[in-house]
Amino acid sequence: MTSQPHKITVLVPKTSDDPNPIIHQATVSAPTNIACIKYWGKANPQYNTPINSSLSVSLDQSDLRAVTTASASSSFDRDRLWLNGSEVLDAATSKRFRACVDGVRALATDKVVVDPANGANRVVVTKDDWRGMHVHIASYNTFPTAAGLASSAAGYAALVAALVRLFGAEESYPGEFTAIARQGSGSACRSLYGGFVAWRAGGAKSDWSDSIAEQVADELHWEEVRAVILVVSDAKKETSSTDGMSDSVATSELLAFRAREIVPKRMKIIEEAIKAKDFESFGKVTMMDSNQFHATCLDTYPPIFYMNDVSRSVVQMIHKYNAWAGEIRAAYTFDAGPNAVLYTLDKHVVELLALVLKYYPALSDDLVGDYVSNLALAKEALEFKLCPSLMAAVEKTGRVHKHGDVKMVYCTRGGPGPQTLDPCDGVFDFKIE
Ligand SMILES: Nc1ncnc2c1ncn2[C@@H]1O[C@H](COP(=O)(O)OP(=O)(O)OP(=O)(O)O)[C@@H](O)[C@H]1O
Ligand SMILES: C[C@@](O)(CCOP(=O)(O)OP(=O)(O)O)CC(=O)O
Repeated sequence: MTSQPHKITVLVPKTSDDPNPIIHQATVSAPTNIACIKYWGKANPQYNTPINSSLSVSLDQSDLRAVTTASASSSFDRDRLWLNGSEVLDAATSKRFRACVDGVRALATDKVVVDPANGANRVVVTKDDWRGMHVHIASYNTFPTAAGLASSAAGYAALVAALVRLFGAEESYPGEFTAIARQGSGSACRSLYGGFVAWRAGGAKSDWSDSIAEQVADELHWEEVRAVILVVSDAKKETSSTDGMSDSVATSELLAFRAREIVPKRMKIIEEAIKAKDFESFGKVTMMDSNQFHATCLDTYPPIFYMNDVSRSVVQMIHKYNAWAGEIRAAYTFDAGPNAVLYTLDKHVVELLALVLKYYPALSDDLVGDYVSNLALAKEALEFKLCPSLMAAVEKTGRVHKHGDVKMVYCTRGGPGPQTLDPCDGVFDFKIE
């Protein structure tokens, strides 16, 4: 993880009071997560809490990650944020950014270093000193931002995790950091852990401190699970999740019914499926919940359309595939956009990718390396002989071998939560002058 495509150069002024300003820094990466049971609808927009619990898989960070450096210094004159190389000018006053910075800083501890002269511990910054410092934050995503690939989840999780490292913050109750991250973006609370993560809706406590994420199983528990992501569009979506869910809460009676009656049952089913490594049950409830989330979007007035014709053709293909196999081998899910995430098991991933490359091919087989994130797997898939009866079933839906509907394919898997990176992976290049 050494490439820094968005290195930010910042000039820090020397003053007569402070000729050698000290800049404290921490850099982390954080994963995206893709929900199997969807969060859609806020119970309390002020605290950014949900009307129902949700559950997701945190994805491996090799391809998809947010990398964030958080820095603090008494020589900074204001809080600043850079995203993907450009400064976000009004960021420091945004409610989401402030909730994360102020929330983590309130949990800061003293920074202690070992004095090389005598080996004794020395406090270099007291927890109160941190309050007098401004922060500079720089972050970039290794995948399209705001395109329905959970960039806000990875981004705010990386922000909170970097601030936790910077300030040496400590939780006063388990899950407190996730309660802070959810105020950045709801789904971000789930990216603070690896593997399978539930966000418990909470609401029994008046300050919503029980609306936190919790790891259901780590990334090693069910290592066989794979995620194949079909990027149908990497354009910024028309209706943001925040606006979309606000309209849904205001107008969809189906959404209220779903949150009250359906999701609690589905949370139980999926948690049991994960514990028992039961893909049949995991896959079915994942597909049904994606369908119901998009049904609530259609039930919103005016309706919201996130899936498109390509998304729907993927749904049909997956149902034909599972029917042909006589079992659930792949499960689709769609967030607030047309991109498909297909969960499967390692024993079926080549077959599934072969199916994807047959009906959503690269421009040419020679260019498959630019099209699929895992070249070795793509080559295996190109060699794989699909069963004629499976192809006949898919083609009955009207699907043909057609390039262009999918822009790129990520082949990935579950992975760990935020990782602390080496200082040389930092996103800043500070020049003191
Ligand atoms: N690395 C990051 N650091 C800080 N903030 C980020 C980062 N990446 C994205 N964001 C914030 O998240 C916003 C995008 O969130 P949005 O919910 O619109 O898209 P998304 O998360 O990609 O899609 P979805 O939530 O539907 O999967 C950006 O405009 C920015 O404010
Ligand atoms: C469809 C979803 O991806 C919605 C994600 O919504 P956000 O977490 O982006 O919303 P805000 O809390 O308003 O920032 C489903 C999910 O991830 O559970």
